[in-house]
Amino acid sequence: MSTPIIVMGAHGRMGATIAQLIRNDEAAELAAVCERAGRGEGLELLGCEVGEELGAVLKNHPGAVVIDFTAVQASLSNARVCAEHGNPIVIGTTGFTPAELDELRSIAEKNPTFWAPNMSVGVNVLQQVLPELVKKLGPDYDLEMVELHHNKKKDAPSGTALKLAECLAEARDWDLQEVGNFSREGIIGERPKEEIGVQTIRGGDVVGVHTVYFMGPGERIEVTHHAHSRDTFAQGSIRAAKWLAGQKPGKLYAMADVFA
Ligand SMILES: NC(=O)C1=CN([C@@H]2O[C@H](COP(=O)(O)OP(=O)(O)OC[C@H]3O[C@@H](n4cnc5c(N)ncnc54)[C@H](O)[C@@H]3O)[C@@H](O)[C@H]2O)C=CC1
Ligand SMILES: O=C(O)C1=N[C@H](C(=O)O)C[C@H](O)C1
Repeated sequence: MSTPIIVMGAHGRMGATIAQLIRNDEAAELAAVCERAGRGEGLELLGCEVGEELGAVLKNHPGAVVIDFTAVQASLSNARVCAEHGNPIVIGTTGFTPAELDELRSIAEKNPTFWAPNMSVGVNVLQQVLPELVKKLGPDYDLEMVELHHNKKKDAPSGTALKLAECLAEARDWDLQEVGNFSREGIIGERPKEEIGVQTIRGGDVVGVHTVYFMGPGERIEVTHHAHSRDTFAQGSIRAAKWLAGQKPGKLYAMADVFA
């Protein structure tokens, strides 16, 4: 059984990668791609429908799963359109505010909707094991993070860093919105115990590196995830799309649901 998939942002770094991997996947079909007006050049070579307006494309592909790695407002709009048409949607876009994520959760009650800020196996396993490390090391270990990405990334900190920092905070029964420190400058005083620092580095063509530091008395532990290729994210999104095709609405699904 082949899953028909529509890829949004097919000229983008992620959209182009996902479209190519679908074309080489016997269990998936590239039904259509969408891009903004003026960015469709060459997409006809993919051998599928090429559109600009998602609603018009969905009329031709009932039941197809949409994969969207675009931009915050585009993804929110595309999630609403998919809900109108009953097409499941897998969203990888990052940079949503808490209120915008709440809107996605509301849409997910009516239409199969999936969101993950990082679709690699490694990062999603880290989300499950980091809390155990936090608890075993105990409160004397300060928690910090650094993330590195390419110089074309538009949001900061990364969605992955925020998600991993949330895992750390929850393991300490903290609220990241209260303890997160995303920028340090000037005479900042001594570091509070109840703090998680998240620092951002941008440059070159780094696909994605996330390091968590557990900084204790006389020692530290560093846990780093290196993404070598966007294929790792793209394969995760296609796996999620195949899984989502058989799901009913009810919650904003995540990679943990796919791996369960
Ligand atoms: N969840 C994950 O595993 C990953 C998430 N991302 C996130 O995915 C997003 C995109 O990343 P990149 O591909 O590097 O960005 P990009 O800028 O290369 O690609 C985005 C594409 O979306 C298109 N687009 C924007 N609005 C659109 C609309 N309304 N309709 C159709 N197409 C539209 C743009 O024209 C562009 O081609 C970012 O938020 C990034 O953080 C990136 C890699 C992995
Ligand atoms: O923009 C990117 O490239 C990436 N963005 C995601 C994020 O914001 O965490 C995932 C990955 O790190 C690559």
